[in-house]
Amino acid sequence: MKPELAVEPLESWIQTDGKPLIIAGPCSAETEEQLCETARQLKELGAVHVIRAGVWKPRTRPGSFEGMGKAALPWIQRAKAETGLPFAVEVATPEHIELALKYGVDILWVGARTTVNPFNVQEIADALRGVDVPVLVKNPVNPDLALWVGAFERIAGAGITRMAAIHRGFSTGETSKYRNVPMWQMAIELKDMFPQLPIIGDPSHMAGKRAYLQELAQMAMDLNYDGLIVESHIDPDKAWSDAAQQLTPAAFGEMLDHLQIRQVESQNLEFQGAMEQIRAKIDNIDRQLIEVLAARMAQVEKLAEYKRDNNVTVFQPDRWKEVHETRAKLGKKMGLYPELVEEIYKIIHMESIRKQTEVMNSNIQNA
Ligand SMILES: C=C(O[C@@H]1C=C(C(=O)O)C=C[C@H]1O)C(=O)O
Repeated sequence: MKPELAVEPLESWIQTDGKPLIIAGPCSAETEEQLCETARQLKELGAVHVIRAGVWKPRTRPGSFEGMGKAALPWIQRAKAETGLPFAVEVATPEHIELALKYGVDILWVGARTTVNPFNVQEIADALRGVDVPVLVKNPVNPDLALWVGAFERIAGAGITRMAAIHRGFSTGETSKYRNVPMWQMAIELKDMFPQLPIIGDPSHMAGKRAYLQELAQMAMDLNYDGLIVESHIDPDKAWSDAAQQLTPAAFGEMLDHLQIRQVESQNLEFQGAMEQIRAKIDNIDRQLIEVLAARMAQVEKLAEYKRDNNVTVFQPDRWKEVHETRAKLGKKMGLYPELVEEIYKIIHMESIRKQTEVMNSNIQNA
């Protein structure tokens, strides 16, 4: 069964004049001055639709700054009144929801550390029943699409229809130049499942460092994301949390100026004709690719029968080493991204092993 979500289009709940939705603000509300001044400078850019700030901060270890809590809520009221912009805050418990709504927070978001826990998400969903507020859901910390989807289903189950996803990247244990590995494929899969669900890129949490913000924000735009959420602080180096990834409102304005916003389609007939011709060639090449893969698998299957009849193991480390090294080298020589060929061959090899194991086991069953 294909899952379905009743989601209202972004334009119906927030006006952006066809431009990407821009949410910006400090990682944490630290002081009334810091919050209101950051909000004021962001408003001045003329490109920000929503101000964000963390009030309750889930920190990995105790002892770090955990947010100002309730004390920051009146500052939010002031920042809202002064800028006229709506405000978004992370909530992790029913109490946070109650307080945020009491103080006029317009948009709630569920953080990555909450999305991982279905008990937590359900509690939030229950607290949202009967409340008419937009809810953004960050991807879970770990790359588990089902947890992300589950959070939307639980929140939708409470009757919330104004929803969007925030893609903030994943903690994978791999070393990467980014704080959280984007794994763009995850968001693409989410979009495949729920085409109507808006996706907002969070380059700040992917990057971890301000130097990477521009490239990540551009990538999100090139993948047709509906918006961006970016951490901005009047004095980033002195920020009480996430100092390295925040940038001043002015630097954020420059970053937005450098973003290339492209269209999903073009009405240019010459362009459309060229696309059609090239895509026909790609279709043809893909058919050949699949035929070649099938031919390779047929040989693998034959080899497996010999291995079975001669009591030889499926996995052959020396041969595998030779295969993946020579193919990676060839790929590189052909100008392909080396990791591409390596990754493809890892998948081919695992399938080859699966198929051969099947052939081996067919003997056991027949014996
Ligand atoms: C096909 C074989 O079995 C396995 C699969 C390989 C492949 O698909 O290229 C290589 C080595 C083996 O681990 C083989 O032994 O050659």
